[in-house]
Amino acid sequence: MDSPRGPASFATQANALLRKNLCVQKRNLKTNIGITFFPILICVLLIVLQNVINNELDKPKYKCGCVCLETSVDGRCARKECGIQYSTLDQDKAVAEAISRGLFPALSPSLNATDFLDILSMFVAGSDTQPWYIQLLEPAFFSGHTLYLIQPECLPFMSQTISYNTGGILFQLNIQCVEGVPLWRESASIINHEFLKGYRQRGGELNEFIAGYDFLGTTQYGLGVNVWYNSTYNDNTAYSFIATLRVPRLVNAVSNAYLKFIKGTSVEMLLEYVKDMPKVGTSFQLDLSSLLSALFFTWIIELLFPVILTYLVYEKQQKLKIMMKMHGLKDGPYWLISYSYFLALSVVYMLFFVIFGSLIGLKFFRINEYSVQAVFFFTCINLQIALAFFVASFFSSVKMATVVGYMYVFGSGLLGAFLFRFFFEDKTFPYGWILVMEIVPGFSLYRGLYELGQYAFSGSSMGATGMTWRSMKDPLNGMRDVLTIMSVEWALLLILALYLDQASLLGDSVTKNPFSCFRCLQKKHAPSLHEPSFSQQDSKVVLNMEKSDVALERKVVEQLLVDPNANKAIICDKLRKVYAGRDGNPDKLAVRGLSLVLQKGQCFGMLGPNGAGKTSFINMMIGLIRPTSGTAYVHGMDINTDMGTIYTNMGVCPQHNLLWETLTGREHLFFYGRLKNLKGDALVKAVDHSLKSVNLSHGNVGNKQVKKYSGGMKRRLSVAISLIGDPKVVFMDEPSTGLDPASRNNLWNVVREAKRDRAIILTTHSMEEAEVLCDQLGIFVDGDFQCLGNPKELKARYGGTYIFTMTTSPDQEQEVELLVHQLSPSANKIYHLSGTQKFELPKQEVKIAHVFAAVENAKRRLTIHAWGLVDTTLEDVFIKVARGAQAFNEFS
Ligand SMILES: Nc1ncnc2c1ncn2[C@@H]1O[C@H](COP(=O)(O)OP(=O)(O)OP(=O)(O)O)[C@@H](O)[C@H]1O
Repeated sequence: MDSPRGPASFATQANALLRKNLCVQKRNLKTNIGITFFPILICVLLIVLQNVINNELDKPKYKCGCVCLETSVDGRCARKECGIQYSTLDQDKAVAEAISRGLFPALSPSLNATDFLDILSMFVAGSDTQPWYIQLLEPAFFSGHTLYLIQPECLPFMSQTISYNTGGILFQLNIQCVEGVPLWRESASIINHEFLKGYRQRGGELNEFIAGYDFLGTTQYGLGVNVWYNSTYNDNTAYSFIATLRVPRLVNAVSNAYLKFIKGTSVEMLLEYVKDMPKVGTSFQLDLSSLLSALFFTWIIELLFPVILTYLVYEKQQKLKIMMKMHGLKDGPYWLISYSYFLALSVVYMLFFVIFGSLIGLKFFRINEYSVQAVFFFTCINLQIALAFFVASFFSSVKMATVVGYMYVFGSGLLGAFLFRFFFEDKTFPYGWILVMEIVPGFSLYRGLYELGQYAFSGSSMGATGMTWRSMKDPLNGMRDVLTIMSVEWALLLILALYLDQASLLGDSVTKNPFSCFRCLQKKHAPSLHEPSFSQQDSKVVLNMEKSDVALERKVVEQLLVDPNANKAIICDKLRKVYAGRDGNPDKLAVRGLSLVLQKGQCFGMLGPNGAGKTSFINMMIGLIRPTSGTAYVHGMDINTDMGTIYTNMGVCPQHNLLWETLTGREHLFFYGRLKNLKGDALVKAVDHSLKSVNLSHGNVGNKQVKKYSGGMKRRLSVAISLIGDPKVVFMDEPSTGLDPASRNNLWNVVREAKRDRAIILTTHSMEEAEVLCDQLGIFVDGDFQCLGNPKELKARYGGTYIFTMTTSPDQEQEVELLVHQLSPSANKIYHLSGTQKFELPKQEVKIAHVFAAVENAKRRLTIHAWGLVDTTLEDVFIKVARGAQAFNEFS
């Protein structure tokens, strides 16, 4: 296997993570398609609803005017049809035409400039300036634009530039004559059509009609009139003022015309009412999509939040993130790739949404300026990703995160639509509080969408554009504040999320109290500050229990710590772990000041009963939990301060397999190989070799997804991962658990091969495994080593006896006992049952040849069914040491 040339660069790690994420994503294709189609589904739903409503509103019952198509015999209408096309003007045409002729009184050629100004009050002037909300002053007077004078016939003198003096300031006004013609139309629908044709359509404006008059029941005895005034102007939006500047002039004009019509002064004039014109097009429509968009679209966009959140929490819950870190993944590439990955996912999702919405004609997307939408949506998705990273720090369970994520989505949408909306629509509600509420990302998102929806709605009903960058200047447009709040919040949440991420690596309880990391940082520099109160009692136990080999190891460690040339693979210095007591339970001392030295090429085995503290020790060494006190050095680097660097040279096979269910074994190895800076052929070779060595290469197993693996296969893959990339130190927590004998033998060969140029620490419950693999063993009971040494030494030290077993008929038991005591006076009977007896014989008292001779002799007198003499096994040593230590602890 080729060795890596050094730690992987930023780009290499980013590349590895990106490829891994893409693989995971590829496997989640169905879910992704489902997510992407959700907004499309909502858009389709909206457009269907829109069409249903439009069709309904287009029915005759919503139209103006009715005609009778069929009359019954009794003279009643049998079939009636209604519609705007049937509405008629029920008035005297002759009267209307007569009055209309007087609408544009002809000017006399003898008028001078001053007369022009006076006479203007009698005319309805036209100008190409925008009417404003003041009603009394024609803008043409001060804007420098031309004022159009409407005449039945234009003569040369009627177009001229006049000068006038107002308040000492000299103004000039261009007056240009235009010919005006009164027109009669038979029905309201025709008038509507002519007034509104081309209204606000791209490139077209409609200013040719200055007004419309509906003379109602006007006779020579009374004037009753509706005036439709032309209010066409540009850039009107939901919040522009309706200008009624020319209304009084129109009323004035018609009044004068009427006076002329009746040629008398005693006529009573009645102003019925003033009607704004033009209005919406030919049919009544309800832009449902724009009205409902805020709520629906909030849900659509927020739907990505639980998706991102659960992904992040899944990696945390499954400890996949820490597993990646343990194999050298640095924070920079992790953040860059994870963030970019979610951003890319969100951008694609939003593009789908906007493009599809636009294609099917939703006004929300079509009318609002696309650049405004792009900036708003981009800010939203960034804020949402930062929020997910931040919130993920508080969860360790995917289920919980999913529930809370969806509650947030639906809750914030509903609260936005049915509570927050009423606050910001109420102009008397303090604006400061609105801004405070918009700090909740769901509310700011709702507000932004609401604004876009409102602009789209009014834009579509007026035939104008929706929200543009210029609309941001509208005092009532909340989008500007929303964008500011979102941008600031995005940056803040990102910083907080980064901080919490770092904190979670320092403290093992960050999920419960994320802000406890301040304390963690303190601990980092002064570990001994956090000693629990029972340390004294503990040291008494340690002193009493301490065996010579354990004490010797401690001394060696102390010497090595002051020797600057000490180059050991692992040195543990009084490593200690105390778990804080919960629910009224006392603190749990899991590891009591462990000292250990290990050099390259050694495999150290930790034996111990359940709950002895082996996993706690390994977890401290691999950075999963922090030591309460003490430390360890891996190739001279402190696990309390240099874990990041240690990770680049470390391999870990955790007790529980930390794998992505949807990735294949080969993909796992490629990923971790890349993290360890393996490239090209070296990477391919290393992966193939790994798969072969752990028996995962046959039958294409390496290319199957991990979810299809048996427990044993997963275990073998975990071991392969721990060894890929030639790490200098490897930790294996019960590597052979769940393996069948053949796989276990195979695995042992792999470990035996691997330990040649690295240091391995493994925990195991298998004495056989310990004997086969380990050069050095430590029996660990109640958080402390009871003995240290190689398997032979331990057996010699703690064994020291042979086990003699003999099975005879039960009535010969006493004779057997006599025989044994002749061989070894201090023999100890440890077991007997219906003729079978077991004795411990001190090795110094017996010679094996003597035992054989004695048994041969006895065979002449006794009926011996079976007999045996065995040396002490490691298992016997383990049971003896563990029981002794437990008994001592109970006693003390
Ligand atoms: N997070 C924790 N909080 C409190 N106590 C813990 C925690 N983790 C472990 N313990 C306790 O610490 C002691 C040592 O546990 P540990 O898992 O390290 O033992 P072990 O030797 O690895 O056991 P096993 O062989 O069963 O895996 C046990 O009593 C356990 O209950």
